[in-house]
Amino acid sequence: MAQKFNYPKIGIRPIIDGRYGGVRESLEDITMNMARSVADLYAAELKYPDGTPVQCVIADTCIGGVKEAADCAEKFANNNVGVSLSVTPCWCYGTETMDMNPHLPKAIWGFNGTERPGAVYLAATLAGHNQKGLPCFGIYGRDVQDMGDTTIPSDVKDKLLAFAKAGMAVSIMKGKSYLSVGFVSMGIAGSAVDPDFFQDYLGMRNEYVDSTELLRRIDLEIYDRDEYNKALAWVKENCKEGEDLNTKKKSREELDKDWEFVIKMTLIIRDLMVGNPQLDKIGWCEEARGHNALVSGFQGQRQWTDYKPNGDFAEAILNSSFDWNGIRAPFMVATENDSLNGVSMLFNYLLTNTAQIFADVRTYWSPDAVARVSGWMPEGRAQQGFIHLINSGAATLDGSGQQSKDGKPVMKPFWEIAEEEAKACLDATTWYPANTGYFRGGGFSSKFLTKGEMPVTMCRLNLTKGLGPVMQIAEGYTIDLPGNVNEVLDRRTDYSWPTTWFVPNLTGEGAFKDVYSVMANWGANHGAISYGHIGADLITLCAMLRIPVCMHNVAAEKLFRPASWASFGMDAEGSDYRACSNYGPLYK
Ligand SMILES: C[C@H](O)[C@@H](O)[C@@H](O)C(=O)CO
Ligand SMILES: [Mn+2]
Repeated sequence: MAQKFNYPKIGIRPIIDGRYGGVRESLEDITMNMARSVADLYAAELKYPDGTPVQCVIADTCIGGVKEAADCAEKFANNNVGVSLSVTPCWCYGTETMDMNPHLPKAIWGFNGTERPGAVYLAATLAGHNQKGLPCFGIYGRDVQDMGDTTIPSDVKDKLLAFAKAGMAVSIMKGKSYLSVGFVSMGIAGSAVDPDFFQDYLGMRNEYVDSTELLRRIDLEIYDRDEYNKALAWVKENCKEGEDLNTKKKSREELDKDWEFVIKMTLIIRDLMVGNPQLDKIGWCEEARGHNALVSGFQGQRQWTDYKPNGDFAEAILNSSFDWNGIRAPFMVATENDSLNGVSMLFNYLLTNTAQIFADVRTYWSPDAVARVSGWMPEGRAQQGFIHLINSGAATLDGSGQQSKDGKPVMKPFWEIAEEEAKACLDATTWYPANTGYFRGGGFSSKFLTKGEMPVTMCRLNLTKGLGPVMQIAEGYTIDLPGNVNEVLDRRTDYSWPTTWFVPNLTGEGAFKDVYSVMANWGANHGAISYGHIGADLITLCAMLRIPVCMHNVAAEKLFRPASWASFGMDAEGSDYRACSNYGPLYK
């Protein structure tokens, strides 16, 4: 039922020396072929969140002067272009041909060939971008290529892809909504949604729906009843129920009513996000349109959950890559309406097209503490301690690590997931009746244990008054604990919630001096955890959005930011802050 968004395209601008009488004529095909080779690369390597190949728009002609640049800008504007890449094998006239659109993420690939000075155009035009306050990424291959060689060297390919992935994320977010269902949850500052952040930094809108809308739609049956019945049957078949760990147990009838209720919540939260044409057919045309939301947050705690079944089932299933309709794109739904962790999930998702784990950064376990309570002294990846990531609700079931690639646990884009892998994720999950100490209204919570040895990246976007948004990033691995140790540690806390044991990669310095320091420096109670080491892509994305990165463990040589960042000093992190401050929010 995922809404079909009209995804933005990548615009490619072949730049040429405009001098006729021999020079331009000799370069027309070579230049246009560069553009075509990049378009082929993007179509082959990059996909939209719905699994379709990323589309490119190439200028109708090579751009040798301002008129052709203007024609190209018009074509881009008419074709929903959200990212701009200029390519050139030769010299040309920077300020006459450069892309001047202040909102389009932009880059220039200057061909490293010495017959014509592609690199000189790159440098000259980047200087122009820097002088005009239009940050632009520079791409230049390490090794000289022969003129007319249309192969793309691996170092150039890496940067072309890194730029495009981040640029697509920026452009897909623009104009979409963050939907709050309910408002501030338990005093969590991230759930006091800041519309100025969304508007100025992400170009997004904020939509707000009171939780009573769920009750209205349940009571008036404003949902697809056929789908509801299909979902109910699927849940009975695929969602195994755990023991009721509450002192006061619910009856079978009460539990069944809770299942019916939380399934309806799931349909309704999804419909609120992306709409549902089925609602039109039963006379609810306004509800059928939804709120154009790319990401949402459900307050849940406490008023709703003090009264009604919790949102854990809805959050977990919507964040997963499958449901009763089969394998499908995940939604981004933040529990506790933590909008900043929701945005962190969205950044991860748009860079990877994979489902996301939402977790509390709950407990740092030192080796000594583990030995004291379990008798086991951590070893291997766990030998310096580890962090317990756990939150009821919005952890994707993909996070169980039951999907695999080359025999290793992974989390895949939905179009790569096999039926049996989706089933394995469901089989690895137990749905416990909700802890009525926390969730007086009942409901269910998903419980799984994330498989170890997955490379993962945890991030969290924080707001600092007077500074604005900052991003924290920790690449690392999930780990397995010996069975009995996992039980001992897990049963000390909320056993009916999903658990991920996480070890960040340490650098020995600063916040990454040791595992304890990572937790001590983490800026909020939550983190968004993605499969893969995607820290460098997150850093590129944040630079495009002018969001400084205050903590990361990504190797310096992997940093890829706009060329003008180098103007702000030789220390990468300080320069990031100065550049972001200088340029300010992308849409302000
Ligand atoms: C115990 C609270 O009810 C939980 O919601 C808490 O663990 C949190 O997730 C707070 O972020
Ligand atoms: Mn939480």
